[in-house]
Amino acid sequence: MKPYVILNAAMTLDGKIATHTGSSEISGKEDLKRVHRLRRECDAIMVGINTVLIDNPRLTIHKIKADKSENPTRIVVDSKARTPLNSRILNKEAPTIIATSKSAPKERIRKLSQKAKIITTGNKKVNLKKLMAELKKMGIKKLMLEGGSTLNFSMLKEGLVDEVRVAIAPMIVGGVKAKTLVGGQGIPYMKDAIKLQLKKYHTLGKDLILEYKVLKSQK
Ligand SMILES: NC(=O)C1=CN([C@@H]2O[C@H](COP(=O)(O)OP(=O)(O)OC[C@H]3O[C@@H](n4cnc5c(N)ncnc54)[C@H](O)[C@@H]3O)[C@@H](O)[C@H]2O)C=CC1
Ligand SMILES: Nc1nc(O)c(N)c(N[C@@H]2O[C@H](COP(=O)(O)O)[C@@H](O)[C@H]2O)n1
Repeated sequence: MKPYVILNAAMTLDGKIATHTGSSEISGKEDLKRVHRLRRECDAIMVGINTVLIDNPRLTIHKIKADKSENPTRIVVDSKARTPLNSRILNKEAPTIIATSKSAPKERIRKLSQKAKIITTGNKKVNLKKLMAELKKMGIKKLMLEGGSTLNFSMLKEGLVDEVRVAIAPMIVGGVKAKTLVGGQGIPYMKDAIKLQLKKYHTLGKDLILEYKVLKSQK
C-alpha cells in the first residue's frame, strides 16, 4: 500500500531542472499557479535533501489564494538528518516530516524532532518503499514528488511513481553538470527504460505541459 504519487517538475528543452550553479527558476507564472493548484490537491509534497539545501523551499501554497490549513504536509528524504534547523521547510506554515535512516546522528534527530515528525526507514539511506507504506498508514493518499533529480530516479526505479507531469520551458542551458529531470545511477539499457503513456498535453503561457501515466513493468 502506498500513496498515489505524481512527479511534477519544470525543465528546459534540454531536460535540465537546474543549471550547473543550481539556479532553477524555470516555470512561467502560469505554470507556477498550476503547480500550486496541484499542491492544494495533494496531502503531501516530498523533496530530496539536496533540494532543501540548494533551494531552501517553503513547499506551501503561496502562488494562489489558500488557507494555511490547506497546506500539504512537507516531507524531506534526508538519510543523515542534515536538514538545517533554520530552513524554511521547518517553519510553522505546515506540518513537516523528515524521513531519515538508521545512519542519522542521534543528536541531529533529537534537534529536528522538536520541529518535525521523524520517520526512520533503511540502514544507510531511506527505504522509499517502507516510507511510502508508513505515509499511507498515516492517511497520506496523494503525494506530489517535487524532485530533485536523484530522488526522482530512485522513486521511478522502485516503481513508486504513478504519474509524471512536466512543464517544458522554451529555454536551453546545457552543461554536463546541470541536473536533469531524472538522474541517479540511470538505467543501462534502453529495453529496460521506464515506460510512460502520454495522457494530456497543452501550452500554458510560454510553457508546454505534458502529463504521462507510468506503465507498470511486467517483471
Ligand atoms: N525545476 C524543478 O522542477 C526542480 C528542480 N530541482 C533542483 O534539483 C536539484 C537537486 O537535485 P539533486 O541534487 O539530484 O538532489 P535531490 O533533491 O534529489 O536529493 C537527493 C538526496 O536525497 C537523499 N536520499 C536519501 N535517501 C534516498 C533515496 N532512497 N533515493 C534518493 N535519494 C535519497 C540523498 O542524500 C540524495 O543525495 C536542485 O538544484 C534543485 O533546484 C528540484 C526540484 C524541482
Ligand atoms: N514546478 C517548478 N518549477 C520551477 O521552475 C521550479 N524551480 C520548481 N522547483 C520546486 O519548487 C520548490 C520551491 O518551492 P517554494 O516556492 O519555495 O514553495 C523547489 O525547491 C523545487 O522543489 N518547481
